Amino acid sequence: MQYTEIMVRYGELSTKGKNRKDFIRQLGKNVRHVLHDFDNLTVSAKRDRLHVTLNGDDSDAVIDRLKDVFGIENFSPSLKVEKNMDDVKKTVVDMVKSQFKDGMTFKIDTRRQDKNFPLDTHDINDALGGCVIDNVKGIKAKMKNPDITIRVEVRMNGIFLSSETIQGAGGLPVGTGGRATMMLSGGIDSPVAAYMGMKRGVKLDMVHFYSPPYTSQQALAKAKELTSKLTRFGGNIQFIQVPFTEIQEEIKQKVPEGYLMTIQRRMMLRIAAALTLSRHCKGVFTGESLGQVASQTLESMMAINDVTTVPVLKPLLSLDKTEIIKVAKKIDTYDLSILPFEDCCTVFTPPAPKTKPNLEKTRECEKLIDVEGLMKRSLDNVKVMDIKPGEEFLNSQEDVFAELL
Ligand SMILES: Nc1ncnc2c1ncn2[C@@H]1O[C@H](COP(=O)(O)OP(=O)(O)OP(=O)(O)O)[C@@H](O)[C@H]1O
Repeated sequence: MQYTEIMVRYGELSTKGKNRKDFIRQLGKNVRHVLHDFDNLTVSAKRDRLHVTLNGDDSDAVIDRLKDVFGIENFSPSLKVEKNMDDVKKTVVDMVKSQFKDGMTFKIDTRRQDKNFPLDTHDINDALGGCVIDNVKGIKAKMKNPDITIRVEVRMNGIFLSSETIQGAGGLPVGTGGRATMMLSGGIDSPVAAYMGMKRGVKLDMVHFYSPPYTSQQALAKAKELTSKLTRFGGNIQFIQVPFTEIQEEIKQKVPEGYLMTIQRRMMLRIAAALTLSRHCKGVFTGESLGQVASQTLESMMAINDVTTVPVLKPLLSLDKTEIIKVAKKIDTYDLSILPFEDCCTVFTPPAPKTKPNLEKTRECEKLIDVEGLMKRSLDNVKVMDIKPGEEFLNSQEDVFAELL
């Protein structure tokens, strides 16, 4: 069915008292971003509900997008009908028929905003209910838990009919929980961690380290494409690409092999923390999970986190890999994440990194490299771009396969 409007009900935000206005404004902005490529529709975020007026845009496609936006409890696609009971009756019967199967029950549930409409809610329920019984053979009315509920809203500008309530993504609108950076690799975990941070309303700026020529253009494009996938939960995302080649080469040349990985991670976190502060963000998210690999033991975390007092947030800390993969599949990042383009960490991973690095020894090893100079040169060359929903970065399939061969 081609609907005329989608009526969106707010999620958790309705409980947030004085912040309510900001929450609604932010959700309106996020929905506009997520639907930016629909030319005709308009979004209006009101106190109780948000309305997407389709003006002829494809309702199925819009419904698909709205399902992912954080801060939406549920929504109902509706049809606008002129304030004329004959038209309303005809449309209600069509709506019921499109869902009716033998033995089903129904109910008409009317609300009236326009108090001047000649019929009150009882009259409307009676008139429409009678009409459905006369025209849909075998259907019965039932007030408690009916199979089909037709909601009728008599507003000033028309009568709106809806029968479906579609579950939204829940969570909080992205941006209402402050802003942080996210260390995004091309792997499975960090996009899932980003999704979880965004679900709690945090706006994330993606920080991606790349090391040409050791890592390819396709690896960088993959990180951008993952970012694009994540925009559907709350709109545009800033992507910050940070050159890491010189840092890795110097570490490889000067640092004892057992500490290569720890020092690399310290440099990554230092740069991410510097970007966090310069961009007025309030924390760094990572995709680490406790005990998963050498860099993710408590000892390693202590040796790495030593470089900053900026909060380092790890939403996946206690998840098993199988649980992480399940979410990655659900949010459609898994297939992209497993494309085998080298990440800068894997390229320079020593065969036997220390799983329990000693903090003092780590600090000593780091004195062998020019921390300040390396950081400055890397930060001077970061590139920032704004990624929008639907943008694609991995070229044509042929290019991807050419690289895989
Ligand atoms: N190239 C990179 N750019 C930005 N962040 C990175 C990069 N590589 C690793 N990280 C960060 O460090 C975390 C741990 O990375 P690591 O490679 O040890 O583990 P992982 O479990 O494979 O993580 P992922 O699946 O996210 O790559 C990542 O989740 C990510 O937050």
